[in-house]
Amino acid sequence: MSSGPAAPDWPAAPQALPRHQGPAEGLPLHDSATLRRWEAEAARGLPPHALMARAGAAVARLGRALAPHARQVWVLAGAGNNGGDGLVAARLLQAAGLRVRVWLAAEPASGDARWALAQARAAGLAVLPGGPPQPPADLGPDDLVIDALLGLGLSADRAPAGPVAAAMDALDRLPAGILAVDLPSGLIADTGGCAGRAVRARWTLSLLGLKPGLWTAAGRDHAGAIWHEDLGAPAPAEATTPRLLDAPACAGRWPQRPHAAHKGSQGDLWAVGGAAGLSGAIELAARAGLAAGAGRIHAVRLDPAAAPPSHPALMSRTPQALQGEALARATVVAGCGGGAAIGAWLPALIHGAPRLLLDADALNALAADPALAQALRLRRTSAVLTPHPLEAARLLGCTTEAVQADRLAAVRQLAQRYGAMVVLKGSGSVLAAPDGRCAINASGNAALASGGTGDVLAGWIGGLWAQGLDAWDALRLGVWSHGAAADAWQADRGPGQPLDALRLIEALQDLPRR
Ligand SMILES: NC(=O)C1=CN([C@@H]2O[C@H](COP(=O)(O)OP(=O)(O)OC[C@H]3O[C@@H](n4cnc5c(N)ncnc54)[C@H](O)[C@@H]3O)[C@@H](O)[C@H]2O)[C@@H](O)CC1
Ligand SMILES: Nc1ncnc2c1ncn2[C@@H]1O[C@H](COP(=O)(O)OP(=O)(O)O)[C@@H](O)[C@H]1O
Ligand SMILES: [K+]
Repeated sequence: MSSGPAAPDWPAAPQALPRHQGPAEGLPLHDSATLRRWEAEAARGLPPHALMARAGAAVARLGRALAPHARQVWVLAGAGNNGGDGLVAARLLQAAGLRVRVWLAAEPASGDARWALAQARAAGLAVLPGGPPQPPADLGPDDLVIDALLGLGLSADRAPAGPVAAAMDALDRLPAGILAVDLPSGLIADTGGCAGRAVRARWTLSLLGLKPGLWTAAGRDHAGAIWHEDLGAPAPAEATTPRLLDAPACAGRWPQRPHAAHKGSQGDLWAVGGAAGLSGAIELAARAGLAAGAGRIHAVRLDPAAAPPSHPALMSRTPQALQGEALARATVVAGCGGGAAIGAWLPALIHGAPRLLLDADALNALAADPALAQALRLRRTSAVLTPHPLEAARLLGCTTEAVQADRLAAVRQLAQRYGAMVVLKGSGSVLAAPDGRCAINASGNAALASGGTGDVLAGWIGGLWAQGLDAWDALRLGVWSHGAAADAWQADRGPGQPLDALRLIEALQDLPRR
């Protein structure tokens, strides 16, 4: 990375997340209240403006590394401290020899940002607040744009209007890559929602801590590649902080396969569903369980008229076979293509299956019957629920929009209400356990937005769980690797191609188990 002008507290190079060596359970994600506390505590121990100086220096340094051929930089700064960070970066980039233009939304509101503006002006930058946001006419694809309009101080309940909205319009149409300071402007740090609209950045440098909203809901579409700079300020200890579920957080978590393994030692997976016309779903779940490595896979058709599984390694069963000893040993994945018929079998499964995952129609049956929900809460062993947002809304008795508006809150509420481990699926799947553990999945992409990939997820998690993993580990590993397989598949082909469910199972089999 090239070096800029000497700065007294020039920070170490920001960290690109894919190379991180974070804690085994995953990097912590901090909500905005914690970040505000963190910032205030850090500022107390430092000279005035030091945090902003470090933040701006980190932005400048990363900007030069990401756009090494840039000849000019356009910085769009808001009136808050996010804008202050941008002004510091603008001054340093100019000192490093780049042609820098700054657009400032309004006269700065805070002491830190006023200091940054005074420094920028003293360095010769012409910065006048207001005026139309006009990009430099000759801004090219190699040049750099810095989005420092809004950060953590965004008021989420009002859509940006006036000059800030005009600046966001200008950012929509630029050839150059956009580096967002702290957050893409308009993105809500805690939820990944947008305050009406948000900037689409190519890169985001998250300051102090990482924010949950960068990874879920609209976050992935707006943040681009995420970088991190902790500004040298130690993080506060937060016991229940959500964790980022990524490759390092899953390393070494795969089920062991001793040399003397045999099919009886690798677990029995029962996939229960297959109502008439819906037998494909149960076959996908069963095939995914087989690919995960479960020893014996039983596909239970609830309707005898449903087509039997076509894969020769799957055992076709009636629901009556799943009782007594067989049930007591089973890992059960219930509900994929289950139709209304699954409801009648759920009391016995909730009571008798030591490891139980409920998906699709089993979730709909659960949402409709309070007695089932009560039975689930009374279970002594773990259960896993895998709703997509509409199923989650049914389980919570609210709208899909309400679920999506705060996915972390929704998944935590589900885990509490049903006494189960839950994954709320979709872009940036969120996971929660009844004891408060929580995670956001960093893997996966829109290639997964095709029918049947959720059935594959259910069977894949079940197949991992059947091999002796603890429920939370199976859920974490299952969700992350499901997304990672889609990422590996997409890496070979570029974005835009959907991944069908059978190919997804092949991609899961191809994924290295490290
Ligand atoms: N004070 C410091 O030393 C540090 C500040 N930091 C930076 O400071 C940022 C937070 O700064 P602030 O609290 O000043 O907040 P912001 O700069 O994110 O936003 C506040 C400004 O945006 C306006 N605004 C808020 N919601 C809006 C909306 N919906 N539409 C239009 N305008 C809106 C406000 O009126 C105000 O002018 C962080 O994101 C980070 O970039 C970090 O660099 C850490 C150090
Ligand atoms: N845009 C996306 N980004 C990441 N993952 C996605 C996206 N769209 C769908 N998925 C994943 O694909 C799977 C779809 O599951 P689901 O909606 O239950 O589909 P189905 O019922 O057809 O099997 C889930 O694991 C979900 O997280
Ligand atoms: K920003």
